[in-house]
Amino acid sequence: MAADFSYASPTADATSAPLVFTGTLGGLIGQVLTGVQIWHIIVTLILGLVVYDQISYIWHKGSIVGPSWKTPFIGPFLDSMNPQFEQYMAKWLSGPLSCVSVFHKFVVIASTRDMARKVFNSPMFVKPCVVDSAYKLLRPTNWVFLDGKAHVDYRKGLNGLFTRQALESYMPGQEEVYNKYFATFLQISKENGYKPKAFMPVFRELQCAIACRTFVGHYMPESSMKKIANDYYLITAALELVNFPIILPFTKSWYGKKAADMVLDEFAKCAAKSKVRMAAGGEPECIMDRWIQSMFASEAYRQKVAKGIEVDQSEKPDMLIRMFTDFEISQTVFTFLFASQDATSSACTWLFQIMADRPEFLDRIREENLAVRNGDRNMPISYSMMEKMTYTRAIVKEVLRYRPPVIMVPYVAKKDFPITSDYTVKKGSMVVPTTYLALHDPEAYPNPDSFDPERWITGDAEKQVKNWLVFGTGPHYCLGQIYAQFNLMAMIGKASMFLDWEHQITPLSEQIEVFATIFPKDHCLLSFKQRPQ
Ligand code: HEM
Repeated sequence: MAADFSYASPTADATSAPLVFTGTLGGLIGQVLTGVQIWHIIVTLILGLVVYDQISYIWHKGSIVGPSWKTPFIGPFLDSMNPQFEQYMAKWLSGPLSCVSVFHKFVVIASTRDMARKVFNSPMFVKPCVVDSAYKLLRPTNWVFLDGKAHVDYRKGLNGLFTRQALESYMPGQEEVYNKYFATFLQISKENGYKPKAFMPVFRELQCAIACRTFVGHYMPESSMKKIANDYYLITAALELVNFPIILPFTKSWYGKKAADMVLDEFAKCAAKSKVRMAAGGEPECIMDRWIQSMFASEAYRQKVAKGIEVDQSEKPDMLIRMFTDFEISQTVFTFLFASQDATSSACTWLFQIMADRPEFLDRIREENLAVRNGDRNMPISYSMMEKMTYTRAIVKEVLRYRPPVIMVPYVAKKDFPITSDYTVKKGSMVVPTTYLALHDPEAYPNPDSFDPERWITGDAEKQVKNWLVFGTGPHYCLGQIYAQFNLMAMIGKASMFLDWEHQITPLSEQIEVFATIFPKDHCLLSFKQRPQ
């Protein structure tokens, strides 16, 4: 076939030639528009976007409480960089539902007990929502982003990690960590000439060490644990409710992502080691061991069935789960650390501070702890001991009520969510229930701003189940809640018998700093001494 030479290149077309030679669209515009006209277009575009942003805000806001207009585009982003508890409180008190819009996110805040419960208990309309950067840190395939049945099924496979038998098997490891860190407390105070020092960072490290020991046993070298403890605050900072939406180098999200990658890598190495030990029939000592052991049990059962071997029903594992890769295991264990680290560090800090300020309560904890050990303070902790510690438990519950670590839990509306008869949260909006007002509701907890453990013993606080939102409620309620409370009880019980500590009260001690969870603003100035026998 003859070549068709009738095709002409655009460059050969006399009419388009000038376009080609000037090279760019900008060149064309430059020829057609004057500088004044370009500015006109830019200003009009920006004004159009500002108007769109305001109209969108007002449309989302509807009848609920909130500023009548938003700072163009960014909203109160700059204020949110340094969130103040008092500002949150003012917002919660402004109405059962209130709102704020930061960048493209419209956020509805559900403040009262009933509004908060409505959000927690509406899985048809909402799902937990982490800030944008969390998908990048935890990875989009993480189980915490599953929804509906997929979430329920996955979670069932994890329940066995928090049974009575499981929790008891983690206790010796926890006790080792308490002993080690109590010695560290003494050392730090000694080196500081027994002058009070901010202990909040030390408590964060202690809680990270306890978590790592409980989650991955002895598989992780101490140096890695220390690195995780040190770097974890970078992850917390990257996951704050308000953060720059894109991961740019040297921003908080960037540092957080690097730290998260390091944690995932360390946990994956632990998973590989645990698989070897469990395959060889080792005794489970940590959460990872138990989970991997149940994977092997499921696999063994499946293989027998596949080979046609008759298996007695009693040999069938309660929950059949698949084999997970080292990285998948690591991702899930990372979510435990993510869920526990800030919350338990917050509770631990308040617990030590509040007990130092109220020594009469600490005396009763000590009495109870010695009594359940028949006077021998060296007796190891056991589950049945925990069950007998009604007073210590009351103290821990009151600390969690008085200073709830998790004051807000972000959710997102999967579809339009008619939260009340006259307000619908629009699809895509964030909905953030707060736990604080429910836990400081004078009808449920008389004198809510006073620390009163008696309300859990002689009072009726235990009956106020609807207000007890410390660990959330509904399908996503905290998986580690029993473990978390036992950890705090065991820790303060042991500390009461082995340590004496003093708190330097400052005007900031009772003021609340918000850093994902809540801490005393002066970071808890303490000094520890060994308690004689
Ligand atoms: C004092 C300590 C703790 C507090 C105050 C706390 C509080 C919470 C809250 C408020 C939620 C959200 C619940 C909801 O959306 O309804 C949650 C979820 C969760 N927590 Fe905790 N938590 C604590 C410790 C822990 C620990 C130690 C672990 C792990 C061992 C843990 C694992 C989880 C997990 C996995 C979830 C997500 C559950 C799901 O989405 O199904 N938490 N926690």
